[in-house]
Amino acid sequence: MPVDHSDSKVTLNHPKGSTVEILLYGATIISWKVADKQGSLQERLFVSSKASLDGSKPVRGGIPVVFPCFGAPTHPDHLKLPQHGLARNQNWSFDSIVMDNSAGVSVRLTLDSSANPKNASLYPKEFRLAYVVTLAEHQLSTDLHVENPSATETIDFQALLHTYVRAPADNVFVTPLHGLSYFDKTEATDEARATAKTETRQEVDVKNFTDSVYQGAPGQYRVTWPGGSLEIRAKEFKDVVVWNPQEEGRKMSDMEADGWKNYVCVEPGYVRGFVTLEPKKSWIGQQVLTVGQD
Ligand SMILES: O=P(O)(O)OC[C@H]1O[C@H](O)[C@H](O)[C@@H](O)[C@@H]1O
Repeated sequence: MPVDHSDSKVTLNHPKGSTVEILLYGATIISWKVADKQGSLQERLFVSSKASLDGSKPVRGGIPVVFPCFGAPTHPDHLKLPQHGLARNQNWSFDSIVMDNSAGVSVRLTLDSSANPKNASLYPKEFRLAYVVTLAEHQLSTDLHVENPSATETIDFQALLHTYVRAPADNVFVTPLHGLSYFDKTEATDEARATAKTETRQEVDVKNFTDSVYQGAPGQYRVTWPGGSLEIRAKEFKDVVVWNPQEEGRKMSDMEADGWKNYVCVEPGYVRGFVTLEPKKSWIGQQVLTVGQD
């Protein structure tokens, strides 16, 4: 079957062989496999072997969905929320199969504020999220729809797709970020973290602990390493975060030994400032991942 779903997981199978697995917990994509040139299926995302996949905590790897705040909350509406918000640690619902043909297989998952009784005490705003995941032969598209169902209140939110790209961290480069202004979260003081830097590198590597928030980014990135590449295109996600903890990764209880050597996070998002959504309006942020064919 092109789409299989159980109580906890949805699996998409493309007729040309590629597959994707999505946990309903967090709508977290935990696997994306695409054939290499020899025709053998290869995993394209990193998930730590110590990640919890039972819904007890956000998944360390794959593509967690970050909403309505990125990092520690700063907006007054978000202050009771955990780091990276509530979307990555709640159970989403399987809504429908959107498309099922040779061009792609696509499903829609949803999360409404009313679906979880604890949301009322965590977050004072109503929201409706829909996540449309579309699998093509060499491509994975993820569209996050945010709808404001209220007739009177606006919502201020941030959103980001926290994509863990499987790649050798000591030999991977992200381009084109040269000339962009960014905030370096590895700096030691609040003042230094809040001071914009300008990226001077043509090719950004993550050989050192990296946690950089690029603002006003181009929306099209290339991640390259010996023997592979991935193109990332983004719409409405105007910023991009590049993160690899290097040895700091040892502090994470769900990070496998040396796990940080096997990925770079390239995370398109709207995280500098907030999207303000007027009553009854909606917003769509999109990420498209394409495996390099070179
Ligand atoms: O450990 P998590 O809550 O999943 O966050 C993992 C990472 O996410 C983003 O990349 C942030 O920029 C990092 O500062 C953070 O460490």
